[in-house]
Amino acid sequence: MRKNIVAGNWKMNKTLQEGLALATELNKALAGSTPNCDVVIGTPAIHLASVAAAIDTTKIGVAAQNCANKESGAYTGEISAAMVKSTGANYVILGHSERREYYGETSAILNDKVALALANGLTPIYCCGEALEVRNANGQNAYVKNQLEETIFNLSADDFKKIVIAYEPIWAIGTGVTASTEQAQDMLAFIRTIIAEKYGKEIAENTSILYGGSCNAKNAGELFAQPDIDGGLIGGASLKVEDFKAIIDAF
Ligand SMILES: O=C[C@H](O)COP(=O)(O)O
Repeated sequence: MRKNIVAGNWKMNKTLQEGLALATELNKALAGSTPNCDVVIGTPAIHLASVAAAIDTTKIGVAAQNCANKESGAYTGEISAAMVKSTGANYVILGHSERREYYGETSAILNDKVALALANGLTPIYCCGEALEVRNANGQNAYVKNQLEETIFNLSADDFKKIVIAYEPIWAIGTGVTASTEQAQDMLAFIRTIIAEKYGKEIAENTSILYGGSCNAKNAGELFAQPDIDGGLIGGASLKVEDFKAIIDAF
């Protein structure tokens, strides 16, 4: 049975003190209840250890937003998957469109990052999604299929089972324009179909696939009610406990 997941991606927001305040407030808000989904917060890398130490990580998973495509060594400024793991984090967001667009992350780079994340016991939250021009030309399915084929479809079935996928149409990220429930459901159903073609129906049925892009307290309920939408990767609305908790409660 696949898991429902609500994962926050704080992106480059919050100082350490602000991040700790947000994480501990969320921890408090979730204490004494059991959400109907797994909850994850993707903090800036420099906050990971402090956040993991300050919250109940059996209730709230901690994610890095990136890791290096190299194991260790002379790569100034980089943070390895092993380092991420050593902070107490258990997830890593990989292939976010902002990383692909602003930091030149190619499929080859992502293959190495995914492999290192898995080798170090991190669950990759692998992001895919098309730009507006692609959607306008109705090329979204082919585009996303190609992204998956060039990266995570290279994995063995055993490794693929450890992956969470997040579909984030670039035109919906931070724009306030959410994909319609139908557009999101159609794409996630398509992704599940191509996973079934590649890895078989059982693995497809057990893969958690999330939607991301202007998901908020108002639209989360309708999105999460769709048969193939197993949760959300939440940017802006993960920065306030009230908003994020309302999304968690949408399950
Ligand atoms: O990783 C999260 C996504 O990029 C969505 O961001 P957003 O909820 O601010 O649109």
